[in-house]
Amino acid sequence: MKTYNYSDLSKDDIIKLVQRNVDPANEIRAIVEEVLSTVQQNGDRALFDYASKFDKVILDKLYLDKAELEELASNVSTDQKAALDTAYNNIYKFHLTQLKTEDKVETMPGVTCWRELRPIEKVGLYIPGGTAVLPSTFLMLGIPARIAGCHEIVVCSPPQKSGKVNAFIAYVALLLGIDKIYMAGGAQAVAAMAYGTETISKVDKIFGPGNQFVTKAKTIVQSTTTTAIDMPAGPSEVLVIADETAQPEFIAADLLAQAEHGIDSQAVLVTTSTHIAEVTLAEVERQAAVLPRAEIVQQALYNSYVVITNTLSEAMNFSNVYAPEHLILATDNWQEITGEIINAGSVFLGNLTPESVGDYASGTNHTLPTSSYARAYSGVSVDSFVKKITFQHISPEGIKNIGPSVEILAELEGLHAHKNAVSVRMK
Ligand SMILES: NC(=O)c1ccc[n+]([C@@H]2O[C@H](COP(=O)([O-])OP(=O)(O)OC[C@H]3O[C@@H](n4cnc5c(N)ncnc54)[C@H](O)[C@@H]3O)[C@@H](O)[C@H]2O)c1
Ligand SMILES: N[C@H](CO)Cc1c[nH]c[nH+]1
Ligand SMILES: [Zn+2]
Repeated sequence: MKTYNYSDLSKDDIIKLVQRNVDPANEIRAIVEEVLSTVQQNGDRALFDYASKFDKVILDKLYLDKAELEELASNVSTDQKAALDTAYNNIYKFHLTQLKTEDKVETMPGVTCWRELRPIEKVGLYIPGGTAVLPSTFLMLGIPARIAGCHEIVVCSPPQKSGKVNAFIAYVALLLGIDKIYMAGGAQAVAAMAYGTETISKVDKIFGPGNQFVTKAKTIVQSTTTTAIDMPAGPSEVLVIADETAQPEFIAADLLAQAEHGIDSQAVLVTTSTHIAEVTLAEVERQAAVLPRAEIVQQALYNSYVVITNTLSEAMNFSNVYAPEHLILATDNWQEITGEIINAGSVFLGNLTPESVGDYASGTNHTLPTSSYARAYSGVSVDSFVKKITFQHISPEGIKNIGPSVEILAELEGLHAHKNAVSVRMK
């Protein structure tokens, strides 16, 4: 991990430093575009071929049904079930509060406006399964989809060497009342859910994180089909802001937790203390040496860095430009700076709040915008699975009150048919 002094960095240096996973030569785009068009043309056949090419699995069918999921789930131990149940309950509790009805508003006497929620009918959930299989992501997507009341939930996840999904994915499917899982991964799964194939239905919106292939595929289908996406939720990243009250052992553990997701993950430490920086770097090396996913971690650390600032406010300025997926405030003084947060996906406050709790079980959603998209996107929530439809009703009194203004507004835009639609009701 390289170290930079914030005061030596120009505005341009910072802009370059915060860029990640930008695919400058369009290499990922080229691969993904070919996968998308092949699936669009060849449907299921392409999914079988890509399972063999990318996942090294020869499939004899593309999905697992309820009986097969039940058989797989029977391998989950009691302790593992209890941990998944705890995560389920906390995520459910937190997300249920997001399902709110709004009040009707009378903007003028007789003019009433309001919004009502309707679930998106057909949703597609992508559950990553390349470098690690993530049943936690299945909970993070399936729970808000169920709370929202989506009618059809299509689930895709890469096939594992067994030619199936793993037992934990199967168990979560049963918790969520989902009785079919399609074994498709990467850009080909996104293509299947965006175009539809013989077996997989086209959906209205695709959700879920993934590697650069998955994320690029989502952004392409969003602009070329009628299927929407949740957000670009690509390779995991964390930015830790630390002062002298932080504990290097904890910071190092948090940096490594996101580094182990994949070679294109990034972990950034921004600290007001050179001492904390030095001790944390030594800790990162010490802890990394005993991690099993050593090659992945080393690659991710190579993309990672430390920034030394003079003040916590400077650190926060850097973080706001970076717009991290996860922001950890590793300081006892976190209350003093939370008000300065402008851009972040999910925030972890104080020295005793590991980011991993949000990944699994505190209740917040872990499907979050990466690569600076936290400047404009929020993480997945129940809101992501609903449309908010606006309604209005005009009474006889209301048309008298609002009519004249609308007639003038239509006239000043030169739209006489618009004016007339009001005038005929005011006679
Ligand atoms: N932002 C978030 O909310 C969030 C949450 C969880 C995980 N993540 C990220 O999701 C990612 C998961 O990535 P993953 O790789 O483990 O699983 P994945 O399921 O996203 O991708 C695996 C698939 O990628 C495809 N693939 C692999 N190499 C390819 C190649 N050379 N060409 C074309 N396709 C290829 C294969 O089809 C494979 O099935 C990680 O980067 C992790 O950090 C992000
Ligand atoms: N950190 C990931 C989001 O970037 C979520 C996750 C799932 N499992 C472990 N971590
Ligand atoms: Zn994680």
